[in-house]
Amino acid sequence: MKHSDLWLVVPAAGIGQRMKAECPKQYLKISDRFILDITLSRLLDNAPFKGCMVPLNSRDQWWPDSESANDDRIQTCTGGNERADSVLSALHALDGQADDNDWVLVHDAARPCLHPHDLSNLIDTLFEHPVGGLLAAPVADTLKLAGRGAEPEVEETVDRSQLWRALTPQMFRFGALKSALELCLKSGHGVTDESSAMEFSGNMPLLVEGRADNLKITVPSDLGLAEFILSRQ
Ligand SMILES: Nc1ccn([C@@H]2O[C@H](COP(=O)(O)OP(=O)(O)OP(=O)(O)O)[C@@H](O)[C@H]2O)c(=O)n1
Ligand SMILES: C[C@](O)(CO)[C@H](O)COP(=O)(O)O
Repeated sequence: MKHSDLWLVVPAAGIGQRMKAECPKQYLKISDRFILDITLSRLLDNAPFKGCMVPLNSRDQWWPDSESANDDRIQTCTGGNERADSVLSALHALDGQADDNDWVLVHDAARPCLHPHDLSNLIDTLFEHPVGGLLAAPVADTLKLAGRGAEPEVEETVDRSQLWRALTPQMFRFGALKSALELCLKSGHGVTDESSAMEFSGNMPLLVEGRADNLKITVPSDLGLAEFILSRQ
């Protein structure tokens, strides 16, 4: 079988509403670097990607000031309203460059703490896998299901023995992922990650255990935590 190439997609077209900052969170700084630049450099410097596509918000005014804007390994395109739209936009932008059997690794711009060992382990584990999969962390807390009343009161405690938190990267074949996302969007089936789209198409992606400190920067308190994690790696 022809050797498959590995492509990188880094969705960076969000507006970071929950962060309540003066700019989209991927352009907040840790140690004087954009979070987006930290994420991209930790990926591109630690795995053999054939190319990288970064979907940006149509109103993005920060990209030109990023380190990454001068990196000729990186292409950009315009993202969409939802994360899935942005990922699909990036896949369409790779049409003509990526083959259907090539692998695509999708990683949130908002996750700069991805450890290089987790990146390598995911790629090595999945490269011969028939479907692909994702980094995930087994749930370590007791989980409560809230009732639907005005106050979040406990309805029940959920059995967590088979529950995992989906992280990124998530890695699937280019053609299969593109078709799966197109089916979801045509069906009006909203998905928040690539695995959900592959599941909707009848696949069972592999869960690859990753570090729990692969934090998605989402709310203000995540910034200091991410800075601490990066300082320790
Ligand atoms: N339409 C969108 C929405 C999100 N993302 C990206 O997907 C990743 C994870 O999404 P999330 O944490 O939800 O980011 P935001 O959508 O920006 O956050 P919020 O929901 O608080 O607005 C981020 O890197 C974000 O930039 C994207 O490319 N396109
Ligand atoms: C893709 C993801 O990182 C998996 O946990 C997450 O779903 C993205 O964040 P969002 O808030 O769901 O867009």
